[in-house]
Amino acid sequence: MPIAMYYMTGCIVALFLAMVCPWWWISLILIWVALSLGLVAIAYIKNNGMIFHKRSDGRIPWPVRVLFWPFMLGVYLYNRLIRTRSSSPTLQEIEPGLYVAARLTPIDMAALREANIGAVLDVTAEFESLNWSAMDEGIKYLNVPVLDHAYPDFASLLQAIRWIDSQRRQQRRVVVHCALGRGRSVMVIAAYLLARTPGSSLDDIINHIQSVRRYARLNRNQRHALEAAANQKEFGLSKPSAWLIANPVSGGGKWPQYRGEILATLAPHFVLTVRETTETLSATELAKDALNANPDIVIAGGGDGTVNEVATVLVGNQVRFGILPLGTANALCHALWGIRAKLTPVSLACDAIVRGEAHHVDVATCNDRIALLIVAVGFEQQMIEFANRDAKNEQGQVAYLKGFVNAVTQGTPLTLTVRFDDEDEQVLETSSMVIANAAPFSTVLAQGSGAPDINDGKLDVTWIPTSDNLSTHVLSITELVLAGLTSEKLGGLTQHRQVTSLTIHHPEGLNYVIDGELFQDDVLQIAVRPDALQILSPKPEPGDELHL
Ligand SMILES: Nc1ncnc2c1ncn2[C@@H]1O[C@H](COP(=O)(O)OP(=O)(O)OP(=O)(O)O)[C@@H](O)[C@H]1O
Repeated sequence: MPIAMYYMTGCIVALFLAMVCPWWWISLILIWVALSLGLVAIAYIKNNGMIFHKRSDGRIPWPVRVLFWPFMLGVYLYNRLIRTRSSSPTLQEIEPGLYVAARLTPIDMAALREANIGAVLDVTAEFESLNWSAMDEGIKYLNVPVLDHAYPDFASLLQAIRWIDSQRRQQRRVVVHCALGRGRSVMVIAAYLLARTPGSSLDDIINHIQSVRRYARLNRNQRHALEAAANQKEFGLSKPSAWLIANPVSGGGKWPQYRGEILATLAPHFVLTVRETTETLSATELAKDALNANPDIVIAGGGDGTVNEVATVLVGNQVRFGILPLGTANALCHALWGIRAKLTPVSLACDAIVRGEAHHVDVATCNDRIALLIVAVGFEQQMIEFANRDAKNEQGQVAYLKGFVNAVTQGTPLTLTVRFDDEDEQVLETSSMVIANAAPFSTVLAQGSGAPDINDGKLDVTWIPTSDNLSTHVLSITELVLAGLTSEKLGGLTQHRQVTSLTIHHPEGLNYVIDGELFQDDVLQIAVRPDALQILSPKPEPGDELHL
């Protein structure tokens, strides 16, 4: 109210001077000043920052600028004066990735670039913002208009802190600025920190902000408004949204078994949408629905087949991908997280999802499909054909083992026409060829040069030349087992190449497998897509690099 009174007093004085002034044109200017100050006084009485009609791009329409020019000139000069006297830098980091700043001008661009700022929250009502959308800096912008020395209403405050939170969750560095970076911006940052750590003390938060920015302080109204907001039931940051797509038959029914534990762990951290696949509703269809809902995270719960179906939709999108290994073998998690993924798969996966830290990984494409792990013909395909759903339900991982023995003893050799990268075509006689983007130690047939690296931008091709002699095949497999253990090739019975693409052709068509699912085609065109997927990873631990 005192501020409204100052402006109203200014308005009345200007009006009085206009009346007594002998020169009509000076009287006209004084009436303009009076009108401008009078309207600002009313805006302060109503605590209405919308008076300047600042648009979503931070611009103020020119008729409004003309009407309020006397007021705006005043605040501009005041702002310049204080800033030339002040020793505070424009931009200061309150905590990693969160900055407070005074009004931003083109001179500040270098500092913003150096700090790698990705989002600007402008809480001024009276200043035009830099035109971020026209600047091609990729900076996200939000204006929550608040009058100087005033405070945002509850809804605007929630909007501001939730916007900061969503920008931070998207790994953007955020700057919150007002005119001098002392009051309004400090209030919004304090509200954000308070909401992020419920139960924390406002005094501690303000002290912390002041330890970075000496002149930061809330006036009495701002403090009361913040305390009142913090006491409201709805005050808080919105939880990130997550879609969980679960396959109820994977791993012989692990989802029904673990559902309670998983939901109890994830529900406090996410707004969860849970969908289950059916015989006719695939994980791919559900992942498309998920993507339309624009969630922060999409989680696949199932075996490698389910994980692959969901990943197919997410590849190339910015959404982060969580994996709950609820299948029979769970080879991808084994490859990514090592032996830990075998010991405590569900709790490890939940930990990774709650942590929210994602790493980019390569994927392979095979014709129009995605492979996270392998594309394979020969032994691996024959093994998967043997280990069908019934066998896996009955015997678990033993079904794969039996299938493997079956393939090695009874498998039919293949004559393949293969082109590695841009080389000439060659004909290869082989009993097994595996093209691996990633594969754990247990995927023995992919270990031509040790475990393939999911981040190297390469595909590892391992093949076993045909032999009539079973013992030669057994020795070849032993060679691969040893290579998987030592990352060194110890014999010359198997072949290995690293490529970025290859084409495989078979005149009668090929039965092949992608990540544990069977397919058939005449030609396979396989290539690597580096860094195409963001997978949530658990906290690294010593020994992870062994990947056993
Ligand atoms: N509700 C369902 N009923 C029957 N089959 C389903 C259902 N939902 C998905 N499927 C099928 O499940 C297969 C994928 O299973 P997934 O690979 O996830 O589990 P798994 O085979 O037990 O595990 P792993 O690949 O680790 O051995 C797909 O072929 C898919 O069509």
